[in-house]
Amino acid sequence: MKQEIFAPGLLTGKSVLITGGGTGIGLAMAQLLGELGAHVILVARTAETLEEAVTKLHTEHISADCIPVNIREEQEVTELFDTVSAKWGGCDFLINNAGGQFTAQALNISANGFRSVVDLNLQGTWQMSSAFARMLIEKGRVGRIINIVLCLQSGVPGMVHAGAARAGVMNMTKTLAYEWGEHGILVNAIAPGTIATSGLKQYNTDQIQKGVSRLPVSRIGRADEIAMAAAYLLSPAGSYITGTTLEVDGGEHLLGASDQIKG
Ligand SMILES: CCCCC/C=C/C(=O)SCCNC(=O)CCNC(=O)[C@H](O)C(C)(C)COP(=O)(O)OP(=O)(O)OC[C@H]1O[C@@H](n2cnc3c(N)ncnc32)[C@H](O)[C@@H]1OP(=O)(O)O
Ligand SMILES: NC(=O)C1=CN([C@@H]2O[C@H](COP(=O)(O)OP(=O)(O)OC[C@H]3O[C@@H](n4cnc5c(N)ncnc54)[C@H](OP(=O)(O)O)[C@@H]3O)[C@@H](O)[C@H]2O)C=CC1
Repeated sequence: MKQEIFAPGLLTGKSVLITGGGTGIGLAMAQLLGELGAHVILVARTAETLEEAVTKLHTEHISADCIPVNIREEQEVTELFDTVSAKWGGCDFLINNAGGQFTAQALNISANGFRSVVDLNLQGTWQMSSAFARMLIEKGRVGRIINIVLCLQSGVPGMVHAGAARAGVMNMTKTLAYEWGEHGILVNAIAPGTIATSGLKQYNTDQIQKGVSRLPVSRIGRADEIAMAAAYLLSPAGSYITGTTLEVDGGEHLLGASDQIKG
């Protein structure tokens, strides 16, 4: 995508670490923020996918690097920020985008199944945020965090684990915004609706189409529409915004739980 909304060079001199940055929404954010001049550091588990993404970004003259990390592993997260500090002297922004779930009725989810989704979406986001903030504070730097969550509406049938985990992240967003404001760290979230990425492969296409046909903006969303929201929050225009969740969902948050996927 060639961006035409934001001023060229808007993020020159900034660096942004994006989890899940090698695919889908994460890669779209890397493309736009990189196009605006930021150095992007992509993080995910699969080294090959990350390397392909970096190669693609380089062909678009974007400054990009990658580090394979499982955000569920505390030691890997600690080592990630040691590397970021040693190699680049830190970074300005963190986007906690890595996440996901399987769909299942609540009664079919085991304790371990529930735990695995909470571990990825809530604990992983916490570990990344905590390590990022400690790095900034140690260096006397300011920064911003964006947490990518999920459109929660009144409940998320078929995704009780993900709904609970993301609600946790949304509340954590507020608390961290409050506690870390004095350190110059802004913390916000973006709640995407249904966005066309390869991540949707595991969902039933008919159910997706039925769901989006009910939206006030009755179409599936694009990854670059999430990227533009992130660019806004990370730009100087976002300097007085903290503790919020921005819904980028075609109005999905206005619908009720009964309109949702059932698992
Ligand atoms: C209308 C559509 C709206 C969609 C909106 C949202 C879209 C997106 O989020 S797009 C993102 C796409 N990516 C993903 O969702 C990621 C896919 N999921 C995963 O990566 C994994 O499932 C995981 C990270 C959530 C869990 O991984 P892992 O810890 O490796 O899991 P295990 O295979 O070891 O299983 C742990 C535990 O969970 C049980 N389990 C797994 N799948 C199911 C299932 N389909 N139903 C019920 N239970 C399941 C599994 O059996 C294990 O439990 P125990 O057997 O008790 O040990
Ligand atoms: N597409 C949609 O409609 C919606 C998506 N979202 C959320 O947006 C985010 C991006 O989703 P999307 O781009 O669509 O889907 P993707 O499946 O492309 O993105 C998920 C990314 O997370 C990475 N990831 C998963 N687990 C870990 C882990 N333990 N450590 C590090 N990285 C991990 C994956 O890479 P790897 O497997 O290599 O680790 C992958 O790059 C997710 O959090 C998703 O839940 C929210 C609402 C709607």
